[in-house]
Amino acid sequence: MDNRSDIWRGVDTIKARFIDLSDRVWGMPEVCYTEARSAAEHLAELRHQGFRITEQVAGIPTAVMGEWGEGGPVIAFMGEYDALPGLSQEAGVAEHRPIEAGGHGHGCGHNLLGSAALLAATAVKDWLGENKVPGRVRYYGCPAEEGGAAKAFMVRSGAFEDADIAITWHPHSFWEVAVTPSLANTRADFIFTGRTSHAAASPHLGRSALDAVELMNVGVNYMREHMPSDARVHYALLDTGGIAPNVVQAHARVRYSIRARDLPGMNELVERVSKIAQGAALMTETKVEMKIISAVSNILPNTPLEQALHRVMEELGPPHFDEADKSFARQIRATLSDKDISSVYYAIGMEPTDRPLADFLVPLDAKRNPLVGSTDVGDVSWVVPTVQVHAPTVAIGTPFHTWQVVAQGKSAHAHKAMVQAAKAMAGLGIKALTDSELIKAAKADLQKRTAKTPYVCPLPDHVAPPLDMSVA
Ligand SMILES: Nc1ccc(C(=O)N[C@@H](CCC(=O)O)C(=O)O)cc1
Repeated sequence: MDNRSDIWRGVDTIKARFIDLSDRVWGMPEVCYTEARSAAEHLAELRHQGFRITEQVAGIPTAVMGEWGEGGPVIAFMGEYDALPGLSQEAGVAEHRPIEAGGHGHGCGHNLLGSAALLAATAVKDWLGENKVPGRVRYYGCPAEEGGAAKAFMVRSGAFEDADIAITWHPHSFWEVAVTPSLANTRADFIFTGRTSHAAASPHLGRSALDAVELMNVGVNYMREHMPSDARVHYALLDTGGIAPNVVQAHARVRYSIRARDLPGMNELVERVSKIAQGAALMTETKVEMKIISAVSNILPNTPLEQALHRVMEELGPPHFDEADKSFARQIRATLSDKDISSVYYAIGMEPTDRPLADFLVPLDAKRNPLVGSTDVGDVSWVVPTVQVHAPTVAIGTPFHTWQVVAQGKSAHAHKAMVQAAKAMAGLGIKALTDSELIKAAKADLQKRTAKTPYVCPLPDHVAPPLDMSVA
């Protein structure tokens, strides 16, 4: 029964629809919580495939869930479909060529991510139907990964409560099990209010909110020296109070992202940044309000799932890239710097090579030197044993959140990598459905890791999904 070549054949049989879905979503890039068309595409495919549908998961208009099967364990596949602002770019060219000035683009490959997760879920559904095995497969269509923390809100609403394991993947330079823990991350707006006045005739009557933002940023930049070296703090100015230097700016807003290795470390930094904001308000005689936008936890690894997934990926092998794939990847590579390339190899503990695309499996125990971001997969990993595939959708060294990712988003090599990711995920799904020991071991691992530090949702109770966060 545990014959993975059946499930892999199943993926091949149906893959064309999902490659089309990925390409369509690539062509309608929608940012955090505005993914109405992309979510509708995923919903339509779930309906077409006969899944039982839940819409508006956690009250989020662009979050969907489909389930199929009866009894048995619940295997959850998670997909994403949000894009990034400012990354509009033509596909299939190795030069920066925006389609629409200021337009959005799939710079993190979530068009591929969502479609391949849905492909894996559908192949497992077909396999369950053919083999008459008890078990349920779910596809969670998750919006707003790029800062919206949708999965953290979905976890808080109980959407993952009865899932036994969760499987997902991410586009990447390499073919590997994702074993790098991510950083906990809070996004908070600091909104300063002062008093306007004529900047020349009555400057003494004005109190500048923009001054407060500048002083806050200076204060935070002084804090950097005295924070853990793996913590991260960055900011974006959302409102500088206007363009007229002769009008004292009465309002200004800065959005902070505050990251650390774990939630206690992050909460400590959030508190320190908040104190600095209050200090800036005190210095400038302005008022400050702090508003948490969203927050995610760090990823909790799961050793049994990582080992099982590694074995599946070994058996499956990397995607087979042909000369045409390599040739386009080489053109993209020519737009990268040597540092772009050496730093991704450094992250997996390898010396750089000339390969344009990854055709090898990174060892599970590679001596990694990772530099990491954050993801809302983190919150799922604290409540359900979770594992992720990395599949080589881009030329080795391609930095994420760049036009180069968008340009490769509909390429033949990206399609091959997304299908291979789906095969790895579906293969692990079948393994879990046929080997009850795996789920047991995965749950024991999660229990052990959370015994002393149980999951605490990083979102304050009063914070609702920031559905309007993309409207600056
Ligand atoms: N395999 C990846 C997972 C996440 C990301 C990423 O860029 N995530 C955003 C999201 C941040 C968040 O969810 O808090 C970031 O780190 O800024 C990139 C690759």
